[in-house]
Amino acid sequence: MPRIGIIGSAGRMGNALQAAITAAGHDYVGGIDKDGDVRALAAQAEVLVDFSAPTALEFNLDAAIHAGIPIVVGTTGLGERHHWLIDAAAVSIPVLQTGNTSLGVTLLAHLVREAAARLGEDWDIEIVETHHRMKVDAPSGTALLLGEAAAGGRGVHLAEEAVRGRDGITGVRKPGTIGFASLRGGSVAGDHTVHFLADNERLSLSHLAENRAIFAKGAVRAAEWLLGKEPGRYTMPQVLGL
Ligand SMILES: NC(=O)C1=CN([C@@H]2O[C@H](COP(=O)(O)OP(=O)(O)OC[C@H]3O[C@@H](n4cnc5c(N)ncnc54)[C@H](OP(=O)(O)O)[C@@H]3O)[C@@H](O)[C@H]2O)C=CC1
Ligand SMILES: O=C(O)C1=N[C@H](C(=O)O)C[C@H](O)C1
Repeated sequence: MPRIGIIGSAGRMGNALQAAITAAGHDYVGGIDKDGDVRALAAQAEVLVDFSAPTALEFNLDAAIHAGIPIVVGTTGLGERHHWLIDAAAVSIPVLQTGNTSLGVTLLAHLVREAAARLGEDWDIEIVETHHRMKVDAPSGTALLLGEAAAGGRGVHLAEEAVRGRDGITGVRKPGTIGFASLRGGSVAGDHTVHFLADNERLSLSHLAENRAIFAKGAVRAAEWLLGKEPGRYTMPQVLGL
């Protein structure tokens, strides 16, 4: 019965996680929010699950390292420095970071990589995501994860090909780019579609989240899986055996 601590416990994902931990028969040792003591939480837990804010990441990784326990990072809106911090932490402890912990999106990323590898550069790639009105970051972590999968399939770097939003006289579409568009409104838990568009035909691959239980279930599976692992940076396909 793993002892799991949640960072961001009072939030939307924090609540879904508490339900998933209880449903899995694990021990929820407690959670913290903005002004909480993450080192004290880490001292009680066997594994931490972080769905909070990018500004908290450095402290959360530090607490996990100090306690010598694994951490699942589900927080999105991360930048280059955050990924560098995660790589550095993974030298000492097991870390799993992902923009989406669901089984469906993990498989979707695999399918997107395959499609991008098999379809030529005359197939334009555009990624559209829709989320609830309270979401604070764009593009979503999932959209970026899918963009990485598409870029990986093509053998290019997303940072060099991404077009993150368009406005005004944009000029014609540059071949090989990967476009992102974000919609915000209502209570949408998270919809993602990767469009492949060629002359005279289109292929679209979609995932629609109906609620947060799918993310919470995946995060709990990741937390269970990380226990006893060697230090390193792990991925959802490894957890789910995909
Ligand atoms: N990887 C995945 O599968 C998924 C990722 N997410 C991501 O998870 C994150 C949280 O989403 P959601 O639950 O909807 O957001 P919420 O705003 O509902 O919850 C965030 C929680 O984190 C807390 N928090 C904020 N700053 C800190 C801090 N410095 N230290 C500790 N806790 C803090 C907030 O507390 P307070 O109210 O005190 O500010 C709040 O309780 C987002 O980045 C989101 O994109 C969401 C769903 C799935
Ligand atoms: O903020 C959310 O709600 C979600 N965030 C993640 C993201 O940024 O992709 C995952 C999911 O889509 C819900």
